[in-house]
Order: sequence, then C-alpha cells, then structure tokens
Amino acid sequence: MSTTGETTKRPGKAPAGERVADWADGRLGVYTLAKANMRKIFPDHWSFMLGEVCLYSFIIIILTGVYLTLFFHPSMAEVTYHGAYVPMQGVHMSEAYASTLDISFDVRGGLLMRQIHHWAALVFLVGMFVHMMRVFFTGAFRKPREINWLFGFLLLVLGMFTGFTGYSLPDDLLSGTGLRFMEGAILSIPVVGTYIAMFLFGGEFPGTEIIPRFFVIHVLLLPGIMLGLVVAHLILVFYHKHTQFAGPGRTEKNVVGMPLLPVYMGKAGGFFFLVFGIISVIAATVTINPIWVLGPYRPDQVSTNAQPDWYMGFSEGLIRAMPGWEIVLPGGYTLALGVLIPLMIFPLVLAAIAVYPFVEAWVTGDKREHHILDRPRNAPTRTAFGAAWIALYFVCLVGGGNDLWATHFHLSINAITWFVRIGFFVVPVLTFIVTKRICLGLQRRDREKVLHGRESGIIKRLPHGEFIEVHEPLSQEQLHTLTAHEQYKPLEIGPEVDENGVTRKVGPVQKLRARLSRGYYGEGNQIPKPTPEEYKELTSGHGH
Ligand code: HEM
Ligand code: HEM
Repeated sequence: MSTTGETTKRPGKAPAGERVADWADGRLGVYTLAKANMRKIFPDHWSFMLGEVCLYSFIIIILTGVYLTLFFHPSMAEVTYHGAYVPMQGVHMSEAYASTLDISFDVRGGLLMRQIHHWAALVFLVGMFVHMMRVFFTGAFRKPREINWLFGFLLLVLGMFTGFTGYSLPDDLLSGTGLRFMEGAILSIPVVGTYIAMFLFGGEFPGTEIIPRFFVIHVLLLPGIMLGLVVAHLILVFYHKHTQFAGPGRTEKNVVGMPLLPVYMGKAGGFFFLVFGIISVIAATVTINPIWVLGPYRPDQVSTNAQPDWYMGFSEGLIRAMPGWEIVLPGGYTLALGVLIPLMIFPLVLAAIAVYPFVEAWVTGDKREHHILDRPRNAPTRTAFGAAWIALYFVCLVGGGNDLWATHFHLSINAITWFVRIGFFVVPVLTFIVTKRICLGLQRRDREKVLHGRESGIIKRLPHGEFIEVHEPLSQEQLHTLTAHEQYKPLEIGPEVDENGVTRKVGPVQKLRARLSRGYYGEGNQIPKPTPEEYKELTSGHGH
C-alpha cells in the first residue's frame, strides 16, 4: 500500500523483510490492520497475567497433546504386554493402556510429554479458576463484558470435561474407576438414565466403545470448541479494551498503560516461555498419574485412594458426603437420590457463576459501562458471595478427598463426612459474614487514612507531656485511589399507598429486588466515603 510507491522509486531492491511485508499487505491489508492495533494500550497489573497463564498452558496442552496422539492407540482391544516395563510383562490389558505404557517407557520423550500434558492441564484449570476470581472480585464482568464472562464460563466447564475425558483415556485402574463413577451418575437420572448410559458406552459398562469415543471428544470436539471460544474471548478483550484499576489520569474513557508493540508483546512472549519452563521443570521432576503402578482397568477392582483430578474433586465430594438415600417407587422403580441430588447440585453451583453478572446488574439497575475496576473491599456483598462460593467449593473438595484426609491426618472418615455435610451449609454462611465484616473494616480504615493520614509509627511527646502518634498525610495520588469508587444508593420502591390513599401494587419480585439492593448498598453494608467537605474541615489546620 503506502510504501509500494516508495520502493519503486528507490534504486535497487528493498530489503527482503519489507518485500515480504508488501506482498502480504497487497493480499491481506496487514499495514492497515497493524496501524490500527500495534499501538493499542494495555494497562499493567500483576493480576492481568492470569488470563495469559490460561492461554499459554492451553497452547502447551495442544502442542503436547498432538505428540501424544501420534503414539496413543484409542482401542479397547485386548493385547498381552511385551514392552519395556518388566513387572507388567505378559499381563492382559487394553491397547489403550498398553500404548500409554509404551508412551511412558518406550517412546523417546514420551513420559515427559505425558507429564507436561497432565501438569499443564492442572495449571490450565487452576489458572482459569484464579483468573475467573480476579475478574469476579474486581467486577470486571460488568457491562460490556457479560458475554465474555459467559465465554469464559463455558471455557471453564469445557476445560473440566476435557480434563476428565483425558485422564479417562489411558484405561488404567484409576481412569476406569472414574468412568464407573460417571456411569453411576448417569444411571441415577430418572427414566432416561439407563438409555443414555447404554448409548454412551455402546452397551453394558464398560464395553469396548467408550475409549475410542472419548478419544474423539478429547482430541477433536472439545478442544476445537474451546479454541474457537478462546479466539472469541480474546477478540472481545481486544474490542472492549482491557479494564484498569482506578488511579490518577485513569477514566472510564481512556486506558493508561503500555503499547501492544513492542512492550506488551515482548513481555507476553517472555511470559509464555516462563510458563512453559516452569511447567516443564515440574513435569520433569514430579510424577503425575503413574499408570504403571495402578495397573490396567478391571471392572471388578477399584484402586484405593482413587482420586479425580482436583477440578473434579468437588463433584466427587458432593457424592461422598451425600447420605445414600434411595426410594423404591411403586412398580419397583428405584430412585437413587443419594446420587441424583449431588448430580443436580453440581450444575447449579456452576450455573451460579454464569448468571452472577446478570443478577448483580438487576439488583443495581445499573445500565452503564464499567471500565474502572472495583477494589474487592468496596463491593463487600459481592466479595462475600465470591468468598462463600470458594468456601463451598473447598468444603466439597475436602469431601472428595476424605480418604486422603483420613489417612494423612489420622482422622475418622465418618467425622470428615459429617464435617462436610454440616460444613456444606454452615461454612459458606460463616465465610459470607466474616468476609463482609473484613471488607467493611477495610473500608473504615481507608476512610480513616483519607481523613487522618497514614499512621507513621512515630510517637511524639508534646511540651505538656501528652504523647501523640504522627499521621502522615496521603499523597494526592493515594487520596484519588482511595476515594475514586462510586457508592450506590439502595433501590427504593416507595410507599405502597400514595397520598390519596390509593394502593399501588408492588410485586414480590420488586420487593425481593429492593431487599437485595439494601443488602448490597443499604445502611451498614457500605461505609460512606469521606466527602470533600469532611476532608477540608479535618485538614484545614487544627493540628492534624
Ligand atoms: C481458556 C481459558 C481462558 C483464557 C485463555 C483467557 C484469556 C484471557 C486474557 C488473556 C484476558 C486479558 C488479560 C486478563 O485480564 O487476564 C482475559 C480477560 C477476561 N477474561 Fe478470560 N480467559 C480464559 C477463561 C476465562 C474464564 C473462566 C472467565 C470467567 C468465567 C473469563 C473472563 C474474562 C473476562 C470477563 C475478561 C475481561 C477482563 C478485563 O477486561 O478486565 N476468562 N481472558
Ligand atoms: C483443554 C484441553 C485438554 C486437557 C485439559 C487435557 C487433559 C488431559 C489429561 C489430564 C490427560 C491424561 C494424561 C495422563 O496422565 O496420561 C490427557 C490425555 C491425553 N490427551 Fe489431553 N487434554 C487436552 C487437550 C488435548 C488435545 C488438544 C489433544 C490432541 C491434540 C490431546 C491428546 C491427548 C491424548 C492422546 C491423551 C492420552 C495419552 C495419555 O494419557 O498420555 N489432549 N489429556
């Protein structure tokens, strides 16, 4: 485009790089694209790296997954093992298990690739979890980012199931136990459960179909959908521009930070290798999923200490803690509530995350765009909900690993089960209350700091003998940051009877909304931030 004219005028040939760029520009319009985006500004904060951790671990998973696919045989045909691992010589097993043993002991770099793949999957899911928390606690999900929140939520759920299908592939005793767990859960669904299980397994459990089917789902279907979603997710991050924390010069209309090229790209590139390097070091030194210790899957056996990967532990905990209730309906039909209820709670807990942005927008009635992030303390109710959700998740996780807690800490398994049963209801409520109080306490401290300055730790003795602590005034920058947040007023529904005695109908939904709004922003649920008048009065002399 623009440079083509210049290059024809210049004697001799343009440098090779320029010619390639011109060639590409003629076909793809890269100059216009680059001009518009190369100087795009990204704000800086350590927590904005978490999305990158997800992205880079996802790339690492794909790279190592392709390598594993070259050697893995997704077949349940029976073979006799004759590979390098001597203790298994002559053992009957599925081809899937035998090929995973081969990957571990005979394929060059195979074990390292398996370990990187598995560790990267764990890091990927931790990354998504923590990234989601960052977005949640800072309110980055608010308008216009609700759809991107939903894309992210889908990525989290799909990531969990991709992981599950992945660790089911080697057909070892642990993965088979996980599949049995899944079959049991499906069978508990009334009316259609048996049909779905038969359809999925291609007949009775375990059959010979499930591994080949999971293979296609694992290497093609789910990662394909996820790849599309990741691209859409990043396009939306680009399109909306990144959020930023409050600070001097930062408004809802600008972004203060570094340009994409060269600064951000340089940092991002380096960070990719850092993530890759750290995962590789862990994978090279810490064993994960040693399938040779567990042996091939046999439906009549179960491995002790059978644990799912951490992200599935929460669903396992729900099942382990649930009493084994069963109802036999007339006609001899059994309703396995002990499995069905946890199976229903599992998506409900996840769905609570998906819908949260819409619930909060409904409670606040706020239709404006938000590009400045909240400090978690300034949204105490939201922060408390988030903390309660995490607490619930961890209580269930304890339930999922009840056998490990029992053996490692010499506890009774029944005591742990009862802890989880009671904790499921009590711990989130306590967490909610405590978190909210902490947030309000921090708000009070911020108020104090703004009005009275920072406690310097310097004690002075006045001429008349009194001791005082010197308070240092905050800088303008700090004052701005501590007072930049907005404080909503709770929603009022007004009197139900007007001045003429006419009753106005106020529906239960409106009443609920007003109650929730008071819970978020009513008296005692946020500490009023200092007004300029208060600040002036306190700081205009009088020895402060
Ligand atoms: C494959 C998984 C994911 C990848 C690769 C990914 C990647 C990213 C990246 C690179 C950013 C910009 C940097 C940052 O803010 O950290 C971002 C922002 C964002 N992500 Fe994700 N993310 C993933 C999963 C999720 C999940 C699970 C959620 C929430 C449920 C989510 C919600 C968001 C939102 C709302 C933003 C915009 C935040 C802002 O502008 O402040 N993402 N994501
Ligand atoms: C988000 C995406 C993915 C996650 C979370 C994931 C996770 C996993 C996990 C945890 C395992 C068990 C590893 C083990 O200990 O043996 C596994 C196995 C496997 N994965 Fe993935 N994976 C993902 C994507 C992919 C992709 C894109 C491919 C191929 C292109 C792939 C190919 C394989 C193969 C062939 C196996 C079986 C071999 C083995 O178990 O070592 N995976 N995956």
